[in-house]
Amino acid sequence: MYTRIVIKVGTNVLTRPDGRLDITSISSLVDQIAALKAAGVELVLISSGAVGAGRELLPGRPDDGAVAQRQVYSAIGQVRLMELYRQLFAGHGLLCAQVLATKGDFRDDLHYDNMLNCFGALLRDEVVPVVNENDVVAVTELMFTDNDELAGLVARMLGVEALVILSSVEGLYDGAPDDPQSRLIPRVKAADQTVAAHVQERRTSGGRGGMATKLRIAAETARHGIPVLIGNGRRPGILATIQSGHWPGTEVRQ
Ligand SMILES: Nc1ncnc2c1ncn2[C@@H]1O[C@H](COP(=O)(O)OP(=O)(O)O)[C@@H](O)[C@H]1O
Ligand SMILES: N[C@@H](CCC(=O)OP(=O)(O)O)C(=O)O
Repeated sequence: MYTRIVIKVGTNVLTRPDGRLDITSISSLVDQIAALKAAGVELVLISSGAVGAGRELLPGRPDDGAVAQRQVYSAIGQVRLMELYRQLFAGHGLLCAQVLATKGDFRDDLHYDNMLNCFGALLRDEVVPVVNENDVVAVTELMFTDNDELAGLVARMLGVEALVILSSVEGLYDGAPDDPQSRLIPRVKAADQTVAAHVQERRTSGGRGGMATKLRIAAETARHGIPVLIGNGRRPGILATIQSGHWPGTEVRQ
């Protein structure tokens, strides 16, 4: 039974294949998070989706990956995403808070301490921190590989009991996830470097780092004694299975 966890949700769980925000999926996740909160679990949510949410507001722009375009999408999208979270959590009588960070905040002792103190205070006040990379200022060396890296750093900072990474796949497969011959790997040892060979080059459109970063971050986090549960964020009731001990995805442990 976990009492303190970090949950990371990837772009492809929060948006539809056409790039629009998937309100049904977000709403279902908030319901599940509220149920965990009601059961006394302290949690921090790391949520991607700002760029996708912003892109939907400014359609028809060239998708050339320009830094300024990404900054604009995330700046307008983050507001929209947080407003949605605010409304959905309020439906459960819960407050949520926005926390934005760059890689620099984990390198600078003062920033690190300020962030840690803020998380502590938010959790004491029963607020759900919703964390994202500060895409407006996180450019080049201030950028995380992706939010999986940010999630791993927050999990270690808070010394949580588990990191849950929700994506659009069930977990790590021993081949291409859409190949019927591929099998899900339920358990991975952090020290096992052979599993990286299963990662395919191709990944879904919205995400940044893909399965390779997920696996690297999971192994690094697990080596620090924090188990990492990778699973499908669209699987109904997935978060309830954290407590039952029957995780349907891939579990990475020390
Ligand atoms: N061996 C593998 N098992 C599972 N997924 C894999 C594998 N190799 C590559 N992937 C890809 O990794 C992707 C998940 O990473 P990503 O797109 O970054 O997700 P997210 O947006 O949730 O962070 C999946 O779309 C999947 O196609
Ligand atoms: N900060 C970005 C998320 C980038 C990212 O890491 O996405 P993902 O690989 O889907 O977790 C956003 O909010 O759109």
